[in-house]
Amino acid sequence: MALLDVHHLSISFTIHDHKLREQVLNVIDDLSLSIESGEIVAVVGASGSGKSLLAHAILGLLPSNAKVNGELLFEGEPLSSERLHELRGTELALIPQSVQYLNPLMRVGKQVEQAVRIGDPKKVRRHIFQRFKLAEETAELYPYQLSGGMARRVLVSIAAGSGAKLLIADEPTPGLDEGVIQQTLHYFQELVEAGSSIMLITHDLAQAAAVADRVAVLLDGKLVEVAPASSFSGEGNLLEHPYARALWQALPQHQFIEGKRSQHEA
Ligand SMILES: Nc1ncnc2c1ncn2[C@@H]1O[C@H](COP(=O)(O)OP(=O)(O)OP(=O)(O)O)[C@@H](O)[C@H]1O
Ligand code: NI
Repeated sequence: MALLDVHHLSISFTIHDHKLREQVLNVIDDLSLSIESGEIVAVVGASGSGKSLLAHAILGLLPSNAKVNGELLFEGEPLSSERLHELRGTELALIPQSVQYLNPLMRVGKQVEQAVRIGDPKKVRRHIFQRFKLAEETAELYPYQLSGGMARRVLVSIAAGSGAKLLIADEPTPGLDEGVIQQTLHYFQELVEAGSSIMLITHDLAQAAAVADRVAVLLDGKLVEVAPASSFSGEGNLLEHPYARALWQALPQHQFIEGKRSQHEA
């Protein structure tokens, strides 16, 4: 049994164009994906492809005007709204894309400690802060006193502290320096070794292929490919969908190799 099963998920919004005509926007189209226990699955796609909506659908955080079809199962049981209410922040945690999700009125140390379920909250928070190079004094600050990178590390700390079975990380690393990015990804791998599973949402295919077990490629609300990370290698010939291959081949490091070779051949 998979930890998470997304079966034929479709999401649409009804919007009004400038002539006030109704238009239905299909933002997620018949998407099926599962995450096994102990797996890191990356969801990769361009801006606007539907990554955050997928995350919000799983966590039951879609805006009320979203029309949703399909089925979401966690440990084989439907994610009803009552169940979501119980599971959110305990078994299911989100690292949100925006740092605006921090509570502006609460010191950040407390926000992390409140999320801790196993062990002494203060000790766990201290340990996580050390891991993410957040100075102990940071705990006393309010979100507005943090830099963007610090706020993002606090968001990761909150989710990490929860010890959730499934962590959904929505673009957790932009704005962080390379060292902290590597630390964050390494920490995800440790969480998985300790029994968690992770959905890593990113537009960075190189990062996805490096840390995930499987990579799902989203194009305009449709999953066009779900492949083992190992298929993202060489020229991408193991990938089935041309968009997945094109994304892989478009990485700067590949153009460099390509450039070298054509120079050599010339
Ligand atoms: N409340 C809404 N009403 C109408 N359209 C919406 C709404 N929320 C999102 N959308 C549209 O759904 C599409 C997918 O949005 P989503 O935020 O999931 O993209 P994303 O892949 O997370 O992008 P990014 O990488 O920029 O975060 C976009 O075209 C967006 O404009
Ligand atoms: Ni997003």
